[in-house]
Amino acid sequence: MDARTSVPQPVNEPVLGYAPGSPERAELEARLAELAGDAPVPIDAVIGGEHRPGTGEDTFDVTMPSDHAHVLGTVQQAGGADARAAIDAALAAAPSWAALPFDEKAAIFLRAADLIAGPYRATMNAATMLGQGKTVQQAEIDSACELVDFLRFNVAYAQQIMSEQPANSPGVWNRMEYRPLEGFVYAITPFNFTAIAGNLPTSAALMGNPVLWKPALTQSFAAHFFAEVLEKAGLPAGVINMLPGHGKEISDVALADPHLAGIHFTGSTPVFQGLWKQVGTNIAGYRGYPRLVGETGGKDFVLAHPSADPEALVTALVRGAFEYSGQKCSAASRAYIPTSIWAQIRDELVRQTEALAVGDVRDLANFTSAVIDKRSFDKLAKVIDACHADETMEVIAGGTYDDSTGWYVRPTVVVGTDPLSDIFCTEYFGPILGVHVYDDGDFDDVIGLVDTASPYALTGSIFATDRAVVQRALDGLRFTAGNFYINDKPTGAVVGQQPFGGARASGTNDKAGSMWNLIRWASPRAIKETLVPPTSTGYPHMQ
Ligand SMILES: NC(=O)c1ccc[n+]([C@@H]2O[C@H](COP(=O)([O-])OP(=O)(O)OC[C@H]3O[C@@H](n4cnc5c(N)ncnc54)[C@H](O)[C@@H]3O)[C@@H](O)[C@H]2O)c1
Ligand SMILES: N[C@@H](CCC=O)C(=O)O
Repeated sequence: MDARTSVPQPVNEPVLGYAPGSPERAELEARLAELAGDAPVPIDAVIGGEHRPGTGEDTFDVTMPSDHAHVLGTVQQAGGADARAAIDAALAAAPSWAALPFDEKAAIFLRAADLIAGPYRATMNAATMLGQGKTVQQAEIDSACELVDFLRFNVAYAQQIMSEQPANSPGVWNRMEYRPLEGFVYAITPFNFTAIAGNLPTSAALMGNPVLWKPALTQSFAAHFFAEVLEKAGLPAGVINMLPGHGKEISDVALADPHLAGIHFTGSTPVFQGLWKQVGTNIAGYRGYPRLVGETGGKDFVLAHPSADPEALVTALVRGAFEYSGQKCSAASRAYIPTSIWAQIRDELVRQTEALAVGDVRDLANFTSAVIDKRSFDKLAKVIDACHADETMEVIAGGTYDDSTGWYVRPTVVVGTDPLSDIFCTEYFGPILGVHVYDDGDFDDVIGLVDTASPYALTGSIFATDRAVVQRALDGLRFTAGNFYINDKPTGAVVGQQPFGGARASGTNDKAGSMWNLIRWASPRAIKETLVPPTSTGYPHMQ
């Protein structure tokens, strides 16, 4: 794969405001009404360019989280036989895709970006809002801007990788060829970000690999439209094969195949660990060593120091914990606040949390909406019940839930005296913020507590105006977060600005939307050419 011409220098896609009366709001509202009013769309698998229902036994209705009786689309799930057909299609497409010059591949993904930034923006946002329960602001930063940014920045990063070439010596020309991996990449994507669902298959494909893409069923409404965008952009048949379906059945076939060259995963820690184990068990059967890239769970913290700005802290806690109902891997779910600051912010945190408007995503005045599905709702309801029953905890805001029309869980703040209780260690993936109040003098001990309380290391924030304190937190929490924020909420990383990912139980930290991620999908070949080869075997010392 080579890149001889220059590619457009990317800039971040501007976030539109959707203020009342704006043209983008009118277009979005019209599309929301159409998509919600249409009969449920059949969400097919796409295998070798052919759209067809999966051959698995089960069907899955994609419903609106905020109105769970409302069916948006129906998936006839893909299963093992579809995975087999998709692998065959991917391997058949591999040689011509690898041979296509980089510029031609890049043009396809740049066109996809422009389609989403332009004519498909309202569709991608409306589908993400309705299917995944995002408000317009949360959809806009995800299914429009971040997805566009991934597509555009990755092209520039790929070219940067390819321009990375070794040194030469007199009479010798050295080259590095960035080949694709041998085989196919299996991309498995989560429900919560349409951008991640788009990035995982396309980043591997950009580097020349054919892909099996298994979106989360609950994200498959927006995934269906993204597949349409890829086709319109000119992606050849078989390069990305979409399999909405049963993860385990598809994995059992994909992970048993000798051509598995990599897994590009984002989702929960236990699922990634299960995939890693399965690959380990099958390791002798593969042609090479599959690359395993996984971005997984988090228990993301906000640590406040007595020198913190109280007003900024409250805003960061409310936005960081409750935007998209805490269903971001980066969401603030544990906060450590000194007594002096707690006295100043407690009532305001409660007031702002109780005032949050939670409801149907079609009402653009809402701050957040329902959680993704019944499974999540049931889990969160149990957690809230347990908090009410636990005498080490006090629920000071929210603490209620209601599934009569949608999977609604009120943003909830729980103060806990035991810093090692589950609320400070376990990822719940919902709108529940645990607060631990500590004595002002214990700040340095609390740094240690933040570091060790949970197995994750994804995102976290320090709030302090004392620079020496900021430095102590940077040092003491060096390995506690792959994305570290100073006086900001721990969510909302932007492609090209804060490359995203964490270590420990949070993943392999290959930084989505960066050249560090793309390099995992290349297998470099070093080529040495001697321009005038020697013709005698002797060396000077032999004379
Ligand atoms: N670190 C990050 O960048 C990041 C980003 C987004 C989400 N997440 C994490 O994702 C989780 C929430 O997303 P989710 O609920 O979709 O996660 P999940 O692990 O339940 O599902 C992720 C994907 O894996 C699939 N899956 C499940 N079992 C499988 C199997 N055996 N084989 C193949 N695929 C299988 C699912 O169908 C889905 O497509 C949270 O833990 C969150 O922290 C992390
Ligand atoms: N990159 C996103 C989180 C992705 C995980 O859900 C953020 O920074 O908020």
